[in-house]
Order: sequence, then C-alpha cells, then structure tokens
Amino acid sequence: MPFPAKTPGTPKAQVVVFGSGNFGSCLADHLGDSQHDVYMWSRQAQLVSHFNLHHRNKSYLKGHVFSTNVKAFGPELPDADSLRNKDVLLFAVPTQGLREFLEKLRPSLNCDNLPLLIFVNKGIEISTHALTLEIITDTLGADAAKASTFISGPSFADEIMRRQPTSVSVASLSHEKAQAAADIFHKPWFRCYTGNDPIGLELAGALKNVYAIAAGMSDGLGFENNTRAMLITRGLSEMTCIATAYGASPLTFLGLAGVGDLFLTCSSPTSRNYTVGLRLGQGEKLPDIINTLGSVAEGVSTAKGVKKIIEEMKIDAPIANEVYSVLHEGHSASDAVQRLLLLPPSRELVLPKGSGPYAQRLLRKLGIEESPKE
Ligand SMILES: NC(=O)C1=CN([C@@H]2O[C@H](COP(=O)(O)OP(=O)(O)OC[C@H]3O[C@@H](n4cnc5c(N)ncnc54)[C@H](O)[C@@H]3O)[C@@H](O)[C@H]2O)C=CC1
Ligand SMILES: O=C(CO)COP(=O)(O)O
Repeated sequence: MPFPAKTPGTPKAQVVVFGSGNFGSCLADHLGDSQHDVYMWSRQAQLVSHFNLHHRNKSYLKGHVFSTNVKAFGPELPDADSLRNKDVLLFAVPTQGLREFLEKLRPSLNCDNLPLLIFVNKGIEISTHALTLEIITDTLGADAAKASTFISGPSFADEIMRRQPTSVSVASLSHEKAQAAADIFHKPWFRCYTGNDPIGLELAGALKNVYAIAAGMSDGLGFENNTRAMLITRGLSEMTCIATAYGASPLTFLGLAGVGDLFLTCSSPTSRNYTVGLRLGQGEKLPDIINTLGSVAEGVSTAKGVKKIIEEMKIDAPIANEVYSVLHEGHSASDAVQRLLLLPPSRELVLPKGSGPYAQRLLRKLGIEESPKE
C-alpha cells in the first residue's frame, strides 16, 4: 500500500549519521525521505564515492536506491566546524567499537551545547560489561548521557527500506529529548513511542540478540514451534530478571523493545543473530559463520557480557548460560539443549530484589540515587 509522499513532520533538520551499514544507511534513507538534510559518515572511502554518484550502498542493502537528500562523507571524521550547525547526531556503530569511536569524535563536539544524540546499537561492551549509557558517560560525560536518546524495537533495516509499517520505542532520561527524537523519526510507516527507561530499553535490545541465537539453534536442530515458543517465553523471563537487577522496569519488557523485538528476531532468518544460531544448530562452526555473515551479529559478543553480569548479579539465566557455552566454550548445541531440558521444575518468574554491581556502577557515574526497594 503506498503512503502519501509528504506527511506532516518536524521542520527540516541537519542530521549526521555515523555508520553506513544496514541500519545506519536505512535510517539515513528514512530521514532523507522525510525531507531532512542527512550526512552519512562511512569509514569506507569507496562506499562514500559510490554512494554520492549512484545513491546506492555498495556494501549493504544493495538492492535499494537511497534518498537523494542523503550525502555520504568520510573516512575522516567531521571537525568541530562542520558539526556546529547540526541538529542531530545519530550513531549506528556496533557496540564493541563505540567507545573508541566516541573518544575520537569528542574533540569535534562542544559538550556544553550538544545536538540531539541518538543511539541505535544493541549490545553490551565485552571488556567492561557496560551499556551504551555508561560508554557515553565515560567518553562524553554524565550530562551528555542523560540527554542521549536510545531507539530500539522490532525493526529490520530491509523492511524499513521497503516502508513496511514498523514501530519503535524511543527512550531517554530526558523526556524532552525522547520527544524531540520521536518527532524527527515519526512517520506513518515508522511509528515512535516514547519512554523514560533507557536502561531497560538498552538491555532489551542487547539481550534479545542472545535469545535469538538460542531460538535459531533450536530451529537448526530441527525442533519445532512449541520449542521456539518455550525459548522465547523463558528468554523473556530471563531478560526481565536481568533488567530488574539493573534497576530497569519489568514493564519495558512488555513493550516494543522487549517482547516485540524478541519475537521478531527469534522467528525470522532475516535476523543475523537467529541465523548464527540456526547455522550452529545445523553443525557449522562459529568462525565460519562470522566470516560469511557479512554484517554484525551483536549477540555473539554480548553473550560474554551477559555471562559476567548474571554471575555477578547471581541471576538464574540457564538459556543465556548455554548460549555462552556453545559460542565461547566449544560445547555443541545439542548438548546445551539436553542440559536445559534436564533442569528440575522451578518457579516461573522470580524477580530479584536490589541491584547488582554493574547497575550500581552505572547509577553512580550518572550521579543518580538508587530508588529504595521495599
Ligand atoms: N540491521 C538492523 O536491522 C538493525 C540493527 N541494529 C543495531 O544497529 C547496530 C549497527 O547494525 P548494522 O548497521 O545492522 O550493522 P552492519 O554490520 O550492517 O554495519 C555496521 C557499520 O558500522 C561500521 N563500523 C563497524 N565497526 C566500526 C567501528 N569500530 N568504528 C566505526 N564504524 C564501525 C561498519 O563499517 C558499518 O558501516 C548494531 O548494534 C545492531 O544491533 C538495530 C536495529 C535494527
Ligand atoms: O535488531 C534487529 C531488528 O530489530 C536486527 O536483528 P539482527 O541484528 O539479529 O539482524
């Protein structure tokens, strides 16, 4: 069904998108199509020149012609002068590279007068087990982190490019910033819902990738619908426990970024994380899968961060543990499933009381008092 070419929107904004992979270039196209002026940074010089000549991305989403309102630049990072008049900086760089990227960009940013900062990556940093909120705090300061906005939810890049109706959650500690980001992105085919739980939203996006690997493994081993539904639901229970121990709201997990994205990525081979699991279940080796995937599957590295977090927070998350054992300890997918099936009966959902060390570390850095627990 065609959408009206012009829909009511916010005034034209000057937007810089960092990262020109599947999601960065897809969102650049969406914003360009919404009549904003978009400058998309890439670290690949050839991608930049090809994109500016042909309006096509040489390496990702190859079948699509992009909005002419998007101009590519790079590989040099922009200087302070070229960022001065920009309204929005959108970061679509994978989590493991984000800290170094922000450190390099920092000299070009005026941290006393920042544009709207929006992050769409879904992962946990391996070396520190930090969420993006903490990476921003460490690199750009607590004020920048508190003003940052995070977008997550069930949103495959390729489907957004084809204007399939899609909804996302837009969360920030600042309601004003979440609303401003939603106003810029919202369109009939890209509906935005705002929220004030960025920790929950970030954890939902990062964790669902680990459970999508589990669902893919199950399908790859030949299990059917009941088993996938069990994994999705038990995965949601584990995710909610981990997030509650991080001080996030369990209700966030009933939303688009939680069950919405979990359901999407656990049930479609369009998901890179599901595909990693599927191929592991079919007997392929992880290095071969990574080398031929052509794009990032954040769940592979996030599983390491999750393992550490659940150990330190003493959370019972057997599926996350088994995904880790297959990805990083060389166990077979079928052995992992056997171990899960042999677990004794247990309570369906027990939310932890009090928060663990990573949550306390993040809140301390942000200068936020932990809310008292009953
Ligand atoms: N593809 C999708 O449908 C969605 C992806 N996401 C998230 O967005 C993030 C980016 O994903 P995709 O664009 O799909 O990945 P991708 O693998 O397609 O592209 C990654 C982009 O980041 C660049 N990059 C990688 N490492 C970098 C570094 N260290 N410094 C600077 N640039 C670097 C690459 O050159 C490439 O342009 C991930 O966290 C992913 O989970 C979120 C929602 C949907
Ligand atoms: O997060 C996504 C869609 O919402 C994309 O999932 P994958 O990274 O598994 O492809």
